[in-house]
This record gives sequence, C-alpha cells and structure tokens, in this order.
Amino acid sequence: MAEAVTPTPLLKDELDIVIPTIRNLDFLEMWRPFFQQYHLIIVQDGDPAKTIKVPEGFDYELYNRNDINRILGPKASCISFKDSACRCFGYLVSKKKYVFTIDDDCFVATEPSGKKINALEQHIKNLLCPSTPFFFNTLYDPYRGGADFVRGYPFSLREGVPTAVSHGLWLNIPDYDAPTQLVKPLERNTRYVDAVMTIPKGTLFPMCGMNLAFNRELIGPAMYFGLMGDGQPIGRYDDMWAGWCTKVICDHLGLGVKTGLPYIYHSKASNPFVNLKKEYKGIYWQEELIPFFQSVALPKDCNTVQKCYIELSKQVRAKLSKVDDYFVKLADAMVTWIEAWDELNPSPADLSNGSSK
Ligand SMILES: O=c1ccn([C@@H]2O[C@H](COP(=O)(O)OP(=O)(O)O[C@H]3O[C@@H](CO)[C@H](O)[C@H]3O)[C@@H](O)[C@H]2O)c(=O)[nH]1
Ligand SMILES: [Mn+2]
Repeated sequence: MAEAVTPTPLLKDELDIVIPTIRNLDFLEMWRPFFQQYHLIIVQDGDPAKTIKVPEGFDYELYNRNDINRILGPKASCISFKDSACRCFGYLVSKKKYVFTIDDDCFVATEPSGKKINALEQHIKNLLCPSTPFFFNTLYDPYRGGADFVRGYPFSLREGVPTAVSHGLWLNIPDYDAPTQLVKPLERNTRYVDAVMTIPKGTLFPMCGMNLAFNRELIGPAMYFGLMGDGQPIGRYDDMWAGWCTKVICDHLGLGVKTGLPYIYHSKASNPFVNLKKEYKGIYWQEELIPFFQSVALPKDCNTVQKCYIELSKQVRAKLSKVDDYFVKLADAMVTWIEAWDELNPSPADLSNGSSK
C-alpha cells in the first residue's frame, strides 16, 4: 500500500514565524503539527543570560539583547527592550517573503465544529488572495469558496489589490485595554465569526500583534513596533503604532489589509494594573494620534514603503512633538529603523552597485 505522503505546507520556505518571548516556548507543542515545518525566529526579551528552552524538532534562530546589540550596533537603540515590540527585530533579520508573528500565550483554537484551527494556513490563504479596499463587498471575502462579489459590485474593481496584512483574532482572552480589562475581568470572547474582511481604504484599525501575518516584501519596512517598554513613557502601543503607520502606507500604495479569521486561543490575561501603568499615556495620546494619521497625506513620489515611512517620520516630528517630546525620539527611531532595514535587506540595486549602506 502506497505510503500517505504529507503535503508540503504552503510557503514552507517563504515564511518565517516570529515569536517574542520572556517566558518558555512550551506552547509550541500544541502548534507542532502546523509549525514544525517552518523556520522560527525567536526574539528573547529581558535578561539575555536567561536560557530559553526551545522544544526539540523545531528549526529556529534565537536572538537575545546581546545579539541585537551585536548585529545592529548603535542602531539597536530603535529596538525596544522589555516590551513585545522587540518582535520587530525578527522582521528585520528574516530573509523570507512572509512573516507570521504569534505570542507565546496563544494556542490552537477550535472551530464550532470542533475542528482545530490551523491559523497559519488561514493567514497564508488571506495573504495569497487579493483584498478589496476600494469598495466593500457585503458578502465579505469574495475570494473564499462559497462566496463571490455581490450584485452592484463594479467589475472594474473585482481583480482586487495585493494583500499586505492578515490580522487574526482571539477566542477566550480578547485584546482589551487595561480599563476595559479592569471593569470586565471575567469577560471571555466565545464568539466565533466565520468571516474575513478587507478594511476599507481610509479607515484605521487597532492592529494587535499577537496573531498577525504580513507580506514582508510588500510592507515589511512599515512594520516597526516603535519605542516601548524600558526607558520609554509608554508600552503596549507597539502594534497599534505599527498598524496605523502600515494602514496609511497601504492605503497610499494601494495594498490591502484584512481582518477576521483565523482565531487563536489567547490564554493569558496580563495584569490590568501593570498594563494600565504601561498604556495610560497611549489612551489619551491616541485621541490626538488618530486625527494625525487620518490627515496624513503622502506625496505621489513616495513610491516605496521606505520613502513613505521616512516621510511619515518627518510628519510625526513636525506634528506630534506638540503632544509630547517622545514623538521626536520616535521619529528619530523610525529613521534608524529604516536605516537598519536597508542595511540588513539591501535592494538588488544596492547589491549590484556594491553600496553596502
Ligand atoms: O516585556 C515583554 C512582555 C511580553 N513579551 C512577549 O510578548 C508577547 C505578549 O506578551 P503578553 O502575552 O504578556 O501581552 P498581552 O497583554 O497578552 O498582549 C499585549 O502584547 C501585545 C500583543 O502581542 C500587545 O502589546 C498587547 O496585546 C508574549 O509572547 C510575551 O512573551 C516580551 O517579549 N517582552
Ligand atoms: Mn498575551
């Protein structure tokens, strides 16, 4: 009898899984059937002297703070310490076209049917299918089996645009801010919504980094998770900052951002009092940040993510320094991030003219 051949997982050699951690990586055991054939990039935060045990059988590279400092030198100043924002170092050093990032307290969720959810597979489907940011399809993702564009949907728009980001959701512990966590400590998300939607052009969204995938070649340089944690006046707004920058750049470049499936099972409610201390400035700053991002206009000649990002950093410095001096520091860090990105990811043109930035 012919041996059952395990199909090669989609994008096996074109995708890295980036995991920020201050804990242990036992959660990988539950993901083993879905992750084992992919390469992991583990970003160890906190004390570099601590040994993080990686379960047997995984192909990985692990970076701690000493590695980050060694690889980036002075540019390491743009990588946060003691905050999940450190994960973006993994995006920097990856050499793959796609990245999936997941937190170490996120587990395999189950569909209402009882089927285990391969979150990575669903993210890949989301990324490989076009997005529809210019006209909302009321039957949600028209490219999913059993759905299509509905009547009245312009045929000129049905080709869609390339998808840059796939934003997944969470069962059990939802990604609530500290005030909501404090008033609703026992609330659990049990609602499984079987939908994937493109976030319309011109609409921002709160991007959560715990179950997120993106096309690194299309949007990687915009996925900087900012200056958070140790030595910074704010934490837990890393993914929000990246999401706002990413969305305005995707809108400018005509790229798509999707949200919805897949779900993961989020198990750890971080301490709301600790979270409040980290994120409280963000809660009132965002009342000024959102109008800023809503008003961002990027010049036509910003035709690459790096050019968009540098232009964005100039507008952050000019328009947000009045909110707090922190944004001047952040604007500088945004430039350092792009310098680091271009240094570690030279374009073919850079390589051909031998300029190592
Ligand atoms: O200093 C730190 C703290 C945590 N990590 C790693 O980052 C992720 C997220 O940590 P945790 O699960 O404790 O955080 P949450 O409160 O559940 O979620 C926040 O994290 C971000 C989403 O990813 C966002 O800011 C909030 O939603 C885990 O893997 C920790 O090990 C870290 O590296 N350094
Ligand atoms: Mn968590």
